[in-house]
Amino acid sequence: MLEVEHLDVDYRGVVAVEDVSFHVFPGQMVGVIGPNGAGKSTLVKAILGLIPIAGGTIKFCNCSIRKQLHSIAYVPQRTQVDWDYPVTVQNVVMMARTVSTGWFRRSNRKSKEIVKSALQRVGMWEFRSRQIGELSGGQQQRVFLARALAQQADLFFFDEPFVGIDKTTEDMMFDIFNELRRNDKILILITHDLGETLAQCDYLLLLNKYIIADGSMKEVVTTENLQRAYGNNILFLNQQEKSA
Ligand SMILES: Nc1ncnc2c1ncn2[C@@H]1O[C@H](COP(=O)(O)OP(=O)(O)OP(=O)(O)O)[C@@H](O)[C@H]1O
Repeated sequence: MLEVEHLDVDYRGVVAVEDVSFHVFPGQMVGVIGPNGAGKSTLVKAILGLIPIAGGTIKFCNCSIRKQLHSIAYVPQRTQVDWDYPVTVQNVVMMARTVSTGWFRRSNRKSKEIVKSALQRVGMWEFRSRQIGELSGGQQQRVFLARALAQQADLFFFDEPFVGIDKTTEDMMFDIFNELRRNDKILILITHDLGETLAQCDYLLLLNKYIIADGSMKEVVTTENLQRAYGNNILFLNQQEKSA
């Protein structure tokens, strides 16, 4: 179980995440939503130990999360990745294996098999020798999903996983997400999509520095909650949808 209790994060004294608490159980997929600047990425970075926390605790499987970073996979937003970096598809996925083999050890046969199977799972094995910069957006997203699978993590974070991908890739990703859930993995998705993606989640967190609402889609995605999080813009969006 992932347990976040009373988490506070600030940047040089400016509060970005305030008193955030939630629990996620094995097999659950959680959607984190909220407006730009709500603290979604900050929350994930804090859980991943990439930025210091100002208060609170984060535990995974009853232990401090800092000791278990090897069992956490993170798939960043495509815009956060340097796609000009000269590395092949296969080597990007192999990077996930350095968590267990170490940076300076040659990749062993088992790791090579795991990488092959992850690339096959996302339909990218035949692209293994390509430079990552020579792939389409959807293919790049598949490669990063393969990297997360090859890590054989227990906790997965996906930052805007469905941006710029086609329906086939989206369906394939949902298939994989469901398979991970059946295997008792925990998935946390940051998303701006208030439709299809949220409907697939077991649990939602609506954030705007602090938690505005959490629970099922029906409990969280209400006009009142959305207005509290997004302000009146959300009403404008609703009206546009109705008149379309
Ligand atoms: N490195 C940083 N230094 C100072 N302030 C930061 C830093 N990173 C983020 N912030 C601020 O913290 C707040 C939360 O930012 P964060 O990136 O977590 O929001 P977000 O919900 O992920 O937004 P978006 O949906 O736009 O990606 C914002 O006010 C942002 O300006």
